[in-house]
Amino acid sequence: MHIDTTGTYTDSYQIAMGQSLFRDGQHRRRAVFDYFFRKIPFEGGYVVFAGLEDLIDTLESWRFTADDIDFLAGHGFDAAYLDYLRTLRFSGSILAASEGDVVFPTAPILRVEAGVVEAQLIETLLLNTLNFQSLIATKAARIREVAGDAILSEFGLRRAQGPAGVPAARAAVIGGFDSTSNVYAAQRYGLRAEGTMAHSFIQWHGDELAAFRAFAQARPDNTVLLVDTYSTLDSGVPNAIIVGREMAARGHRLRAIRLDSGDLAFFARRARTMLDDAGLHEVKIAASNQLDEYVVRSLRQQGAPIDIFGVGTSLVTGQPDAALDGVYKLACAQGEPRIKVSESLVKTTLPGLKQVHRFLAADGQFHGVDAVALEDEAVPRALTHPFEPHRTMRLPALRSEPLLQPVMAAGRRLHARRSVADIRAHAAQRRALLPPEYRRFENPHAWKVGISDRLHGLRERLRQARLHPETTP
Ligand SMILES: Nc1ncnc2c1ncn2[C@@H]1O[C@H](COP(=O)(O)OP(=O)(O)OP(=O)(O)O)[C@@H](O)[C@H]1O
Ligand SMILES: O=P(O)(O)OC[C@H]1O[C@H](OP(=O)(O)OP(=O)(O)O)[C@H](O)[C@@H]1O
Ligand SMILES: O=C(O)c1cccnc1
Repeated sequence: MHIDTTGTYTDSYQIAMGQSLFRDGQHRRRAVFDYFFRKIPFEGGYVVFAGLEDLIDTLESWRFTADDIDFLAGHGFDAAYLDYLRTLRFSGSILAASEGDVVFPTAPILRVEAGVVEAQLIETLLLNTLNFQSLIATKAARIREVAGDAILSEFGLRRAQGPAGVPAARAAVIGGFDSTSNVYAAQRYGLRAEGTMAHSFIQWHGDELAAFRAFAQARPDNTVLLVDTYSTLDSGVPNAIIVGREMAARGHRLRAIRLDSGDLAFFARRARTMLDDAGLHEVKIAASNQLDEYVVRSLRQQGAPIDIFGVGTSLVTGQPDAALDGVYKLACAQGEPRIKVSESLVKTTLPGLKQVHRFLAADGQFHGVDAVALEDEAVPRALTHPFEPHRTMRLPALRSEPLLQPVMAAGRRLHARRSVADIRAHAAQRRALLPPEYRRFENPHAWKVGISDRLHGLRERLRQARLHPETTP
């Protein structure tokens, strides 16, 4: 979600580090940070990158308000530093993968180049925005993957982790959902708001048929009747058929019925037959109730005639993975490559200014390899595994595209804001370039991310210098 008062939307340590850098006069020195993640959630084969446009919007208006400054003054920060923060704006550059693209562990998805204090202060909000939306867009894409051409509606706000239900709705649409029940998110992001009716409405009327009639009268253009309050097959569907026929006689059409309990395949089949027998072939069947990608897949495999799936909790909470583990790591200080060393190469960072090259197979599909190289080198053909340097690979002559493209310079966006609908379409196009082995749920093919020889050499030099400072020239 685009966040209004943004300076304090950070962790305290960022402000504390900023004060130290400011006192030492280093605050305007240039830093480069990379954003990347280490593990694909849901045991899946890809992540859908989401949240970028929200991040850019937030950074364009990022500032410390007078209230923020007053608040920080009460926490013992220096007056001179606070004066600096008062006028500080994000003035850096950002290169990023396109929002909606499929992305993979280890390779940088986004790079920030800015004064070190700015770059540091925005870390938390950047991670908060991108990690969450990418997690939910990925979950949504998995559901879209198995839903065929069924309509998918996001129903999760009531069970989301508080306000996270709002960006979750945006991310769900990027991942392939068609609409959301969340009116606020729809208004804010230009999404399609849609919904049906709740059990309480039928309980309120007591009489199910009377409830259906009242609802259809009030909303004849988009009537969806919930049929499981009393008995799906004995009263819900028969009453919906009565109302569907009455609507047809008035020149309207009952849009759908919604099943929300029991064996959804069984009820859908029986309801379809009953509706068809009544001549209501156009009336769709919606289903909800603790759906996720596995239940949707199973229902489709069972041939359940369900046209609309409403998915809430599992989608907006990213079940069963609560978070994407994206991180933001310093790659350069004043033009000098920097490294964070660790016992294991897995947690050793990739130093320097880098580009990511994605290879395309002859048929135009993705080849399944991203190469991380230094920005000033040619597209590499020889790659080394980022953590197991004895594993190397030579690529045939393939077309490639640079993933990181400029999206902000001097703190301003470089392109017109893309609508969520555009990002959704782009995301679908990019997923369509993924061969099926990367899209399956069970043991998907592992996309290969390799590093160039020069990058490997640079990391080794910096690593050895840190591990054995006494022996390294
Ligand atoms: N045909 C089906 N195949 C696979 N999963 C299904 C099928 N029908 C329903 N489910 C899923 O099974 C889970 C549990 O359904 P269950 O029937 O126990 O719930 P329920 O009907 O809500 O129960 P209750 O009647 O107590 O409210 C839900 O996640 C639901 O989406
Ligand atoms: O199971 P989810 O994937 O989270 O989907 C959303 C659920 O929320 C609603 O139930 P709820 O009992 O809250 O209200 P209702 O009376 O409108 O059904 C809806 O009927 C779904 O069952
Ligand atoms: O419109 C619906 O049917 C709906 C909306 C939110 C949650 N559950 C259902």
